[in-house]
Amino acid sequence: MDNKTIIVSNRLPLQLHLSDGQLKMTPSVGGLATGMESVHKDEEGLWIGWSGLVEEDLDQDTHKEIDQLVAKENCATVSLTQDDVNNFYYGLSNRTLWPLFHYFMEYTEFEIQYWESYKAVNQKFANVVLQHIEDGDQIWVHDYQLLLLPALIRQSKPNVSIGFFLHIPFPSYEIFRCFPWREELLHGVLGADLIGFHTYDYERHFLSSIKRILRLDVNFNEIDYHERIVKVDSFPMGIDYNKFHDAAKSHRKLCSEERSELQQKLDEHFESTKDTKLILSIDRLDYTKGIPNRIRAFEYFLNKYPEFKEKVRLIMLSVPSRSDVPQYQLLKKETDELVGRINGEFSTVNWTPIWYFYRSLPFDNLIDLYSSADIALITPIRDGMNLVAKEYVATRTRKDGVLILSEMAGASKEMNEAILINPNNFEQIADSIKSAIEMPLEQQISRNHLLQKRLKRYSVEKWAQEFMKSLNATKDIEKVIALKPLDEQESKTMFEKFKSAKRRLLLLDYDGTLTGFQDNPQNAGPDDELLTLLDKINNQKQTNMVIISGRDRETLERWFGEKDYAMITDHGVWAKEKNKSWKPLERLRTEWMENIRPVLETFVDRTPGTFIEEKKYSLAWHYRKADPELAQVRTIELNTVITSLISNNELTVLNGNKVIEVKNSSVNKGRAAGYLLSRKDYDFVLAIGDDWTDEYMFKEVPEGGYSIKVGFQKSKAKYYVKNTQEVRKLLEGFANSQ
Ligand SMILES: O=P(O)(O)OC[C@H]1O[C@H](O[C@H]2O[C@H](CO)[C@@H](O)[C@H](O)[C@H]2O)[C@H](O)[C@@H](O)[C@@H]1O
Ligand SMILES: O=c1ccn([C@@H]2O[C@H](COP(=O)(O)OP(=O)(O)O)[C@@H](O)[C@H]2O)c(=O)[nH]1
Ligand SMILES: [Mg+2]
Repeated sequence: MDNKTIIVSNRLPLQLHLSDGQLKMTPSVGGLATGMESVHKDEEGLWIGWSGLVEEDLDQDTHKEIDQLVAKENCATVSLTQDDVNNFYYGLSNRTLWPLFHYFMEYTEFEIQYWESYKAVNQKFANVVLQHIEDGDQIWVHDYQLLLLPALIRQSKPNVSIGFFLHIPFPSYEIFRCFPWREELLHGVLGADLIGFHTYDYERHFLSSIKRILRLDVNFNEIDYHERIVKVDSFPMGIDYNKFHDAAKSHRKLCSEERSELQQKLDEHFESTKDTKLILSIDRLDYTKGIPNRIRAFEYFLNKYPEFKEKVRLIMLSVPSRSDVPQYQLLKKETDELVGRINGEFSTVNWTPIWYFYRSLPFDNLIDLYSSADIALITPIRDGMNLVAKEYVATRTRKDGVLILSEMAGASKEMNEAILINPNNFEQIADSIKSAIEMPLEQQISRNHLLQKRLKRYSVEKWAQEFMKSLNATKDIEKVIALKPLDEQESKTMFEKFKSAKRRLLLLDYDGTLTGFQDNPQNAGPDDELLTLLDKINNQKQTNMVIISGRDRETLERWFGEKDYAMITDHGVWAKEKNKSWKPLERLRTEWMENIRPVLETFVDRTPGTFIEEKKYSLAWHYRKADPELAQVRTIELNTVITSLISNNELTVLNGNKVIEVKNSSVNKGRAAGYLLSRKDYDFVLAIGDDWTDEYMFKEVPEGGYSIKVGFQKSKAKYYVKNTQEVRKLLEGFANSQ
């Protein structure tokens, strides 16, 4: 069977209601559902989500009926209880994540029972998804209600492609870090192969949290995560342009009897007050949408430019949303009062300044409104994208009309030709309304021409295609890296070869390979389990086990002094064979250190969290604990400074794992490995390491030998293992193969 694509979101594109025991189906409101619906239509695949009903209200028969109804629309439901809806939907989703991600800290509630429910409901979604997928399928998970879902799917089905798209802003690190369970949330979403955002700003905030909270390595827009690479990118969501444009075209052709009741009312308005301009706003009644601001700014405009009284009218369509959340109830009250007060204050016999509708309207009525409005006034305080702005422009078939749009909406990034405003600046909004009313028609046309061209080209279909194309491309990353996993089969063969070999050489890097990293490198000494394994291997007559490290001789002597291990330290300066004493492999000068140390010290002073490690033959500047972005800037600076200073010396700069090391250029692990290989004719060679500096040694491994990278990154090695735990398993294998 062909691979399928499955869409998962909290809300299905259709909502079910029970009225007098009868099931009713209506389309969902909100950008995610309206936008994705046109993508789903052309797809063979399945859409999984919540029906809008709760289990307590359903008996077995209704359950069945629902399943049949939604199956006809290629949908499947996740069943939620009233408790789930209270704690997961109204709780963590809409009283925690929604306000937090929209920078409304004062509305954000951190409640443990919300979080527990969020985890449980994400698991419920995972259970339904898992019933429907097979290896090779693509799953596209949507939005902040399901941030844990990618990892939950990946756990049980590692061989599927998972994309995740966030429809709301991702806040800056300073806001996101306040979330009590921030690590779990990030690990959840990192279960995906591709993570998409509407704008580059959201993407960069996300990466900043990944770097600062999880301390993962990020290369441009790729995150090294366990054995995978997770790609992050921005995909600004579009609309079904033709649907809106064509509907508006047909709408214009309707004769007066064919027109809707609403349109007839609008026509009357135009008839009775001929030179009155119509300003339109449409949004869910949500505090992020800046509704009170908009009304107050409109009032400010009427006071500042009284000549426009009776010449302009604001039509506001506010769609009921999340009305169980107290903040939404308060907003409803505030909006009602504001509209009442302003209408009371300004209305005349012929004129009411604000027409306010609190309901949702069918598509045809939306087209009536969009087509009739001279100006769209869209003023969110924060908004992931805002599709209404795009829909308004798409319906302007004559290219007239002016869009006034908040720069806090994701859509503003692509809609430069609109009049962009700061929703908190009433002066600017008032002046923009005046400019919009007075804008010459040619200017309206030239602005809308450009806007429409872009909306038509980057439609919602194109957006979905681009996302899926990018998701498919992530499957190739493994090929680009070209490393093979050292899986069970490969390790079995390797252990057999090891067993039958007579002269074995094992080159073992220390940090990041035999042990994990510590904030202070001096705390990374060997544990008892490691020592027991190394002892066992070292006791094998046929095996030459060499710890080959960038560490200084003193440290390794302290840790392994009592053992008779072979060791190479300082990247190859000192060597000690089994049961023999230390001897230098290279004769080195150290006078250069006096000049380089003060330079490194100035970097320590300017980069909190960094420090210098002094080795006998090298100087290392460690930045593991520093702010990752500052450290990145400093590493570039330091590389430039040091490279210019050392041009006449035989020195080189090594960029290791969160460390920059200055050392003699004649020394590296490759030369040391080459020296060992030249001393004996080995019939089994293995080199294992995690770092950039280990690449030199991988290059020396002869054909038929094993070079193994710890971690999933570009490398010269032939194989990779995921982490230090897997290295331990290999060591066990060698220890037990006599
Ligand atoms: O499902 P609800 O709680 O009733 O809310 C409706 C939807 O609102 C949000 O929409 C967002 O998606 C739009 C399209 O990407 C975007 O233009 C807008 O800025 C967002 O606010 C929410 O993200 C959805 O999950 C909700 O279903
Ligand atoms: O009565 C209405 C009013 C609006 N919408 C649609 O709801 C979506 C709102 O999306 P937007 O991105 O502007 O905001 P969101 O509600 O997703 O935050 C748009 O596609 C509108 O056409 C609707 O279906 N019925
Ligand atoms: Mg290492």
